Amino acid sequence: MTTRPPAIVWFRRDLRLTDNPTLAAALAAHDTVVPVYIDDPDSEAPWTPGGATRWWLHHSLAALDERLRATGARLLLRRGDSLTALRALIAETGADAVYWSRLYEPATIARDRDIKQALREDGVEVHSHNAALWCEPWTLKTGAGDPYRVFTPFWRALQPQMPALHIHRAPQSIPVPKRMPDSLALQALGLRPKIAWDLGMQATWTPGETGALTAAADFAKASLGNYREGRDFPARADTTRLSPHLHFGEISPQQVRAAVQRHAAGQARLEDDASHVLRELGWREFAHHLLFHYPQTPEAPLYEKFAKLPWRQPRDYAADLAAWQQGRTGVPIVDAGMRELWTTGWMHNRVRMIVASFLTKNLLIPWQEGARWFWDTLLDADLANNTLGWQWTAGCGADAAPYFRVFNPVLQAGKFDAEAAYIRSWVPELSALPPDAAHAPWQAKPAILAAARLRLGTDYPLPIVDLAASRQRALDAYQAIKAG
Ligand SMILES: Cc1cc2nc3c(=O)[nH]c(=O)nc-3n(C[C@H](O)[C@H](O)[C@H](O)COP(=O)(O)OP(=O)(O)OC[C@H]3O[C@@H](n4cnc5c(N)ncnc54)[C@H](O)[C@@H]3O)c2cc1C
Repeated sequence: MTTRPPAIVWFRRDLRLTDNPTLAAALAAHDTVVPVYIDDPDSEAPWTPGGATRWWLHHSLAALDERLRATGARLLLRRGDSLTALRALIAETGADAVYWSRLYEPATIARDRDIKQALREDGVEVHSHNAALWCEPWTLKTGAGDPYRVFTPFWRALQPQMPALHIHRAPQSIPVPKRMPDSLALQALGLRPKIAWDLGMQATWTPGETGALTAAADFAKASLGNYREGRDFPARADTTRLSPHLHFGEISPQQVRAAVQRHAAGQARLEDDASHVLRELGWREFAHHLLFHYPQTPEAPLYEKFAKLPWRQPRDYAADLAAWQQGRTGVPIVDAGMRELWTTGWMHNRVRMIVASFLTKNLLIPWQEGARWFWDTLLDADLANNTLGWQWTAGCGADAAPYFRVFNPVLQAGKFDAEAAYIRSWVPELSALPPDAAHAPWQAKPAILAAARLRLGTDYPLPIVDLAASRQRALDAYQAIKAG
């Protein structure tokens, strides 16, 4: 009996064995498979993965290798140009097919298209699958045949198209060729930082499929019932914190859906919370839809008139940008968010909106600067979600907050961090202040500051910008382009 040559399973951002249709298809058609990850950051330029996501990737690859070894396989690591690496692996193994899960950024789409064509010309089969989304970006169109630009009708159209809730089980055994080719050592990819700024991330996260499944199950059990009400309060742990796991495909949206729906089944109150989680995942789908149809949007506003917005110039805003990045703006909720980001590689969604509004509106710094900083520091940095988040807050993207909506960071803190617990945990200089003073220390009476032994301007900065005057400056700037 002749056996079919092996298939290469090219892992990218589908770093899991459960509910992985690509792996399942390769195993169904071949006797053996060769799992590989190729580190090829240049092919994603100009959005080569940032420092934080590369840290996550290091640990996620280690976790995937461990999972594969438990099935009798292992993960090969290669680096450099993806096509060259795949061709070398085909020559070394005699593989006659390559399987991968589709990606949706402009650079990865173009790269994969070229690789598919080149391999097919080489006589190698290529099979790609959807392992990341409920609905791939091209499946939904408005009645007029256009892409959606507004979330609610998009979500209404998506829900009936959701695939049946069938989860592929993780294979128990993954047969590999008797002689597996050589692999680079994980350390050789150089994914971890040279300076140890990752201690806070190590203490906070468990990258990998097992970490993702545990986080989803723990959320369903402990926090699902608080999601709808609690998801806006940064001091509470009421959101899933699955974003980096989802970005790397350590868990699929279907698995999250299964975790929350199964837990909620038959309990109306929990079912409502579960539907809110699904709706947030719907925003993730919407972000991918937008990026696919408007590939210019990581750099340019979706609505072109916003390109004319009179932003400040780099030489004028450099010091303010640095203060924002370092969490030293003198506006506590902003500084708390930026410090949470720096330490843990993550920031609560409500605070992401506040810091982004502060940067783009109070400081009048182009949203692209903020998007770049998030790109390098977020563990969940995702071109689709990050682009949508920044354009939404700046008011120039799909379904965006209206341009005239400028978040007041003091009111936001009062509403969503009333006891200042979040501020205190990230800005310890303010921990002795009562909540009102911690929200806006520059408004506190001298006696309150003295009682807390806080010298404003020395122990903690005065605000780098006047909130009311800068709000007005932003409104004027936005008004100018509206009129123009
Ligand atoms: C300026 C800005 C930048 C952002 N950049 C990113 C980014 O780079 N990567 C990223 O994953 N999210 C980004 N977001 C969206 C959102 O803040 C995070 O997805 C969320 O905070 C992750 O926490 P969670 O997993 O606990 O979310 P949950 O509330 O538990 O939501 C579950 C999942 O739904 C998805 N999701 C939730 N909210 C959104 C949203 N608004 N847009 C798209 N998907 C969403 C995420 O995959 C998330 O993990 C950004 C938001 C803003 C305002």
